[in-house]
Amino acid sequence: MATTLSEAYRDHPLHLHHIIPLDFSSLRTLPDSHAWPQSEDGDGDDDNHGIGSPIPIIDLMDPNAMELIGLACENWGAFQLKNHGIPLSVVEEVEEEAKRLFALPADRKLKALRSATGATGYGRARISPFFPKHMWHEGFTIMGSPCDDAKKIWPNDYAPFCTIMDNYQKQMKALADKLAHMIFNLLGGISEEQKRWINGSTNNLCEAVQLNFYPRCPEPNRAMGLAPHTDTSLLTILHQSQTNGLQIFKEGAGWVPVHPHPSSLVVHTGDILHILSNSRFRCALHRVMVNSARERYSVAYFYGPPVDHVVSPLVLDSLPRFRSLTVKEYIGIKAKNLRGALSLISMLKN
Ligand SMILES: O=C(O)CCC(=O)C(=O)O
Ligand SMILES: [Fe+2]
Repeated sequence: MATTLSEAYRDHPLHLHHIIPLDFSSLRTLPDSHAWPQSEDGDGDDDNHGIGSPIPIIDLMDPNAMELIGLACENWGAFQLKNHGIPLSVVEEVEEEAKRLFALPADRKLKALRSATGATGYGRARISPFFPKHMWHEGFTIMGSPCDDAKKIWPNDYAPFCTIMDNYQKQMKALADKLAHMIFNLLGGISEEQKRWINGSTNNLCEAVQLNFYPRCPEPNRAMGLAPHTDTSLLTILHQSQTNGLQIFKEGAGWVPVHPHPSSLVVHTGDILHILSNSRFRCALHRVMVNSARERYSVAYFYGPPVDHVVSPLVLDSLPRFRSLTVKEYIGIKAKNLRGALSLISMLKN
């Protein structure tokens, strides 16, 4: 039997301290546990950033979309995508469900708390253990059907949540398949094995949906919504509510805000694509800042090859920069090292 994504996380348990979020609804001041040291790069205030160009906005209907995506992946590791074919209503209803979930009292949400060895349900960001301070964030992770977790929260009324999340995953998968086709073509063509998982004939594809909630924060300049990280995925498709906060790090420009555009989705390239492209495509380091006026929601769809799939650089106009390994092995290395994971599999001598 092929390993699933949830099983891949089972070997990397977290302490409950890193899973249970704070009850933000009762807080009027920033607790020390959530106060981050101020850094020199002007944390928090979006107006101080973005001098220079914003991340590219690409129209999927543009005849040159594939080339534009290639350039954006090389230069940024991210882009905004418009005319992507996902109806606005599908995105709006998923955001409404996220709002309905996170608005519940803490004790209801805690009924679906992620277990120490689990990968799905309600909890802090998975990257929490790597940072000395906690993030101003609550999350809910879905892998496959969300029904088991949703039933714990809404024992009699879980169906609408499940239907909406299932539909969202289906729509996102179709879009991610389309983008993956383009990206593999940019990397020299699609192999038969890639075709099998991209076209969905294997059902153990790495897929997950992450609902994120960043409550209003009394001292946003000292808090962190989501700390800097890259996604482990091949690519991530992100919907953000109409509240600023997402920033991408660009060499030479610093933290660049990714302002929400009503009908666009943000696409990030993840570590797996960075490895497959032999570093040609960046994996975007990103973080989320919070604010005192508005809460923020986002829905991330993570997409990648099956957990047992062997990943190694496909483009070899130079020496391979990374050793071959399975997705599962990479998840394990990242679970222990986060930012150091790529350098641990690097073949380049320092
Ligand atoms: O909330 C956001 O805009 C980003 C979320 C994110 O980076 C993630 O879930 O990995
Ligand atoms: Fe992310």
